[in-house]
Amino acid sequence: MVAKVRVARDGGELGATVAEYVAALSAASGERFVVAVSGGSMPGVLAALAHRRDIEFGKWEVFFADERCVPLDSPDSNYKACNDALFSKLPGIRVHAIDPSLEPAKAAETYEKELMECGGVHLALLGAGPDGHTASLFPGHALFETPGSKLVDVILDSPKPPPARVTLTRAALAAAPNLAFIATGTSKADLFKTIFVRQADGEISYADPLPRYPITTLLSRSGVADWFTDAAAVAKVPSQT
Ligand SMILES: O=C(O)[C@H](O)[C@@H](O)[C@H](O)[C@H](O)COP(=O)(O)O
Repeated sequence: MVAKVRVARDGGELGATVAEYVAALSAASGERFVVAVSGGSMPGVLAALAHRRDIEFGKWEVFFADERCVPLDSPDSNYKACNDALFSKLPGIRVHAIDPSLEPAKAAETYEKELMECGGVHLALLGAGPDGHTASLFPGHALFETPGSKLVDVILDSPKPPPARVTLTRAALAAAPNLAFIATGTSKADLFKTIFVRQADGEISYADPLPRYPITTLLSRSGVADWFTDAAAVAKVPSQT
């Protein structure tokens, strides 16, 4: 289990570093690049991609790692947040929104069919909640604790409101060749204190033993998780003893 942790000095550097990482993976992909993005603070970080005219957005198929079951024009919609911040500025990009007019379980079933038609996720860009959740996979919740083989599932009692959401599952995310967490700010410091250690050379790696959260269970297919964070979030990370 390897964490490759990059600590940005400010929001501008964070956006630029994430954009460089995504641009390289997009360039290395074939004729289709399937990306799963999250909501929360991520749309603001991904906005930096709008300046990357070198990226072939016409081959992108965008899915949401999780999406709230609300109208697409709702301020709670991850689709709206990401579309306002980035996708509306990128002609030709194909963004797969859930169909909020369907019952949540049916919306998840339909979304899974679309994801399977695109061949699964090439890059998962995930957030991290202070409780260690990611997408809508929460510690102690059945979707995380007793995962099945579905690629997309539904949660109706999300601890983080709104309660009804469609989410990619552990199976879908762990199948991705590339998986990155983008998580910054003081609200993550207490969590990061438990999952990371600072090596003698200053590098930050996973703690051993590693506490079990959704964010520490998910790795890319190659056993690596890329992390993009900032000084505030890693301020309490202890030095390796
Ligand atoms: O729909 C959602 O709520 C998000 O996808 C969620 O999983 C988010 O990524 C984390 O809660 C981190 O949110 P922040 O980055 O805003 O802390």
